[in-house]
Amino acid sequence: MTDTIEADLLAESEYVGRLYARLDELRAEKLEQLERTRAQGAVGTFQNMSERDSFATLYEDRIAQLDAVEDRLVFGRLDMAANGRQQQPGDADSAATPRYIGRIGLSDEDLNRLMIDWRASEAAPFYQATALNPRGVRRRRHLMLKGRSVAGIEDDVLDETWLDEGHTHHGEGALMAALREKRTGRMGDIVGTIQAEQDAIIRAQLPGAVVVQGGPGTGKTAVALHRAAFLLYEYRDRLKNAGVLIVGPSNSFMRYIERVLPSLGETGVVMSSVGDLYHGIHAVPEANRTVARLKGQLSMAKVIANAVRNRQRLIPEDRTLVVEGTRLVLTPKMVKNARERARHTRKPYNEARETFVKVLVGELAEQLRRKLEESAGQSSTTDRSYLPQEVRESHDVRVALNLCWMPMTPQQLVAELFATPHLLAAAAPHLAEHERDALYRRAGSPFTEADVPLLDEAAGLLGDFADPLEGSRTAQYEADVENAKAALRNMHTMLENAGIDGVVTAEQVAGVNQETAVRLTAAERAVADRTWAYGHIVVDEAQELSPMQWRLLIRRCPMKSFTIVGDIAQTSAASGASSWSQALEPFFGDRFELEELTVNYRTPAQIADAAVRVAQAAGLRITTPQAVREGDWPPVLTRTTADGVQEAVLAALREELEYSAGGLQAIIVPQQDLARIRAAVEQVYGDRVGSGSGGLSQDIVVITARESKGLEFDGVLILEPAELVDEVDGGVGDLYVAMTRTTQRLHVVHARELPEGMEA
Ligand SMILES: Nc1ncnc2c1ncn2[C@@H]1O[C@H](COP(=O)(O)OP(=O)(O)OP(=O)(O)O)[C@@H](O)[C@H]1O
Repeated sequence: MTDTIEADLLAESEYVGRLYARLDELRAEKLEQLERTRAQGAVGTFQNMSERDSFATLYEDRIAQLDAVEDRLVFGRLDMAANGRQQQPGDADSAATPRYIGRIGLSDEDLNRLMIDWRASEAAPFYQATALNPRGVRRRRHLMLKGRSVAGIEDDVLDETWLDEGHTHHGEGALMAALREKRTGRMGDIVGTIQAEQDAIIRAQLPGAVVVQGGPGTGKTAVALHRAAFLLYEYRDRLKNAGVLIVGPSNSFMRYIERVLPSLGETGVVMSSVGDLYHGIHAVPEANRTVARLKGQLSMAKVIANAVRNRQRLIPEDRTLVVEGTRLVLTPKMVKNARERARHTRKPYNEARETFVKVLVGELAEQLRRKLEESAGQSSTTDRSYLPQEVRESHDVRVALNLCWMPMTPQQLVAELFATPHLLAAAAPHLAEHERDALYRRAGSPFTEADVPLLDEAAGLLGDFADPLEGSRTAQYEADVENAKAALRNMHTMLENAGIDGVVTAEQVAGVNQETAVRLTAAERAVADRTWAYGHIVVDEAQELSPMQWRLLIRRCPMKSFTIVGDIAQTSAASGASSWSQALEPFFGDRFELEELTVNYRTPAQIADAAVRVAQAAGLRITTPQAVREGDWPPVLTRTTADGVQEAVLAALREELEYSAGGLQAIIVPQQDLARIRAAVEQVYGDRVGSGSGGLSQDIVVITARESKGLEFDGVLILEPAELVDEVDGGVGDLYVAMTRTTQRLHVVHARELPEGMEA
């Protein structure tokens, strides 16, 4: 039997070697093409240079993709029954030829297929075949790579006649081996071990909204990211120009997941935390729950609309304006009439203002003409065509018109609204005085996550900022846009004509082409363009979103093609939802598919059970996923005194670091203790201590429960769970989240009583 394993390992290693050799070849080809392109130098017309740059970007992208798939390039092999094949026309595969499944598709120079992209339909049985429904699979083989050689083989035989043949190998299981690996502070892909219930969601069709509900550690984030990769592969045509947006709760979460898609060969995706969804603003979290709740309500859309409308003011009485020494009169009626005509255009505020200005400048210029003619006498034939310009540029006119209808940016509008009580009172009469007081903040305060949808709302109503009184920037702007579009069109034609060399299949040629299109059109342009309509949006930790945040996201994807993942029991945001129907009904009605993930891959049963007991004792309604591992340790509970907390944390940490032996250790603390505990830990461990999901060399992180959302660690140390529950901002949901962040051990240090359920 050992001989067989050795022989099989050798045979598989040989094949894997061929795959890597092909990868190297492709990489070398692309590098050479890139160098040749660069060597053309920065000469020629603008068009030539932009074409050269486009090609260079294309090659760079392909090289980056080939580099990114280096690690565990191939992970599976399918041996199919003769009648179970799903052959495509022209497919060189035969039943006897095994299908190797990997991160990308690879073929040799003669277009013989060497490896199938995991997202292709022929690869689906690798994830979906079961003993009950083998889908033509006789044997599924997991290949565990170490570097470029095969270190282990795991077989799943689905055809019992194969059991006798001796060519089957079993260990602890590919899934268990993957789960046992140490955490790095960056999420890894699960492409080699996607489970059937996850695969069904990953491969769901593009249109419509899919909601993935699941308890902690059920792989929701992993599924969402793999689904994005799948959609970009399967619906490349439809997504190439529109792109995919991935939204997560915080920047540290985005950092945590940022490597997953590149490792799956996808770079053309836009990723954004909810705080960064408005271009140019890095919003901070909203610390005040009342403010978060108020700003999250849909009625805020009306408040912003009122605020915009209220910025179009009338004047109470006649105003005298001096233009070139001549006195003109601006009457309330003239302003009202101009305002009506401007509003009638139904254009956004800043654009409608152009009409407002034009009407009044015209009328004032006419007044000026009459006055000048009166004083010059009827016989005057002087050319007066310069008058509107004179009026437009006069100081008095500019001041008067700006007071009535000031050009505004969304930032100005929102900042002034909350810093000026009478503006807010006028725009939000439905709010009680104490609510408006809560919303007040000093001018110059930073924008928070709760402001982001308001800024976006304001931007839609205000429109582009181009001040006719200041001379228009529009012409230049439009010329720039036109240039950019021409360069893009040009590039597409060039790529088509070039037929893209060296890449193996026609399918892949198209893929590379389109991927670049995604990168250039969607990823780069979409980020800066507020009105960009994405082809699909993936939202993680979606239970936290407020109605206003949903409204913003729907505007970004009017087709309403969404993957929405979250756990409604983990809601902690003040404006988050208590059921998916409640959250989604205003936007999707009942038109969404609800899928549930039921297996917890992260937290061992002994700890997950304790978390469930704590949550349930506090009355939280939760779904309880089945943990795949029992775990080696129950939660470790250390009681200390109020004075001894710091000492006890350091002692517990020492103990935990021994267990985690190079793994990633989190210390989750109440907000009020964060600075103190971090300082104490830093004093002992120095640079090893980080925040968020940690840096590359940081294996200890000190964070709050809220910050730990979505992350995971080999060991978790929680300080004072009762405090996490009682925090102004907290709740048992936060403690539940904190307890379920660990993959191995949980240690609790407490001076106060433990919350009910913590002890078995
Ligand atoms: N099929 C799988 N194979 C290997 N590992 C998996 C699989 N599914 C999930 N995991 C692992 O389980 C852990 C939890 O996954 P993930 O973070 O996606 O869960 P989640 O449901 O988003 O969790 P939470 O809601 O608690 O943040 C991750 O380490 C992930 O890689």
